[in-house]
Amino acid sequence: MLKIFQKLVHVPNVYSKSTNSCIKTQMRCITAIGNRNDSISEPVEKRARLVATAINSTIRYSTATTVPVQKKKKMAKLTEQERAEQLQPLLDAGWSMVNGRDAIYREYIFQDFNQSFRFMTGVALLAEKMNHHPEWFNVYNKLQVTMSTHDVGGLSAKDIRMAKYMEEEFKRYA
Ligand SMILES: C[C@H](O)[C@H](O)[C@H]1CNC2=NC(N)=NC(=O)C2=N1
Repeated sequence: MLKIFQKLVHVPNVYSKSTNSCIKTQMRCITAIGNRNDSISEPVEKRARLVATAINSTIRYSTATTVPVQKKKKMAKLTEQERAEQLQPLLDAGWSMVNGRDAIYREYIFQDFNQSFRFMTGVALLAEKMNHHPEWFNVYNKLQVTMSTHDVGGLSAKDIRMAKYMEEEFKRYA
């Protein structure tokens, strides 16, 4: 039975996983039908042809609707224009360029250790969500933060986003 069937179903080389599992499921169900020895009047060949037509249309539909996987946007270093527009406000707010590195640095002072740790906890959750981590050092109520993107060897949009988040959060501790 399965031999008849494999001749009839044209599985394309490139198809989505869902099509593949769908075909496998339908093949299993056809084999089950084909192996049934009850009194179905249709000859096995005709049944296989009918079901193969159905599967081929399924394949045509699913490959026609297969959307190419979106490539992840490649991280890039900030351009001169992005630095002027996005980095400068942070430098005005208290961030500074790190000597000899394409990185930015900021020192935050809190009322006590609890406040600094609460601030760090919020930043840590964002860091995990963005998969982008600060270089930081905390002693009691002082937090020293350096931001740079190791993967591109300098400042990227991710550093801007995290630094802006920190500035917004820090306003709650003023
Ligand atoms: C493997 C892991 O995804 C990468 O190392 C991530 C993790 N966190 C990161 N954090 C920072 N600041 N820069 C990166 O390039 C970076 N890359």
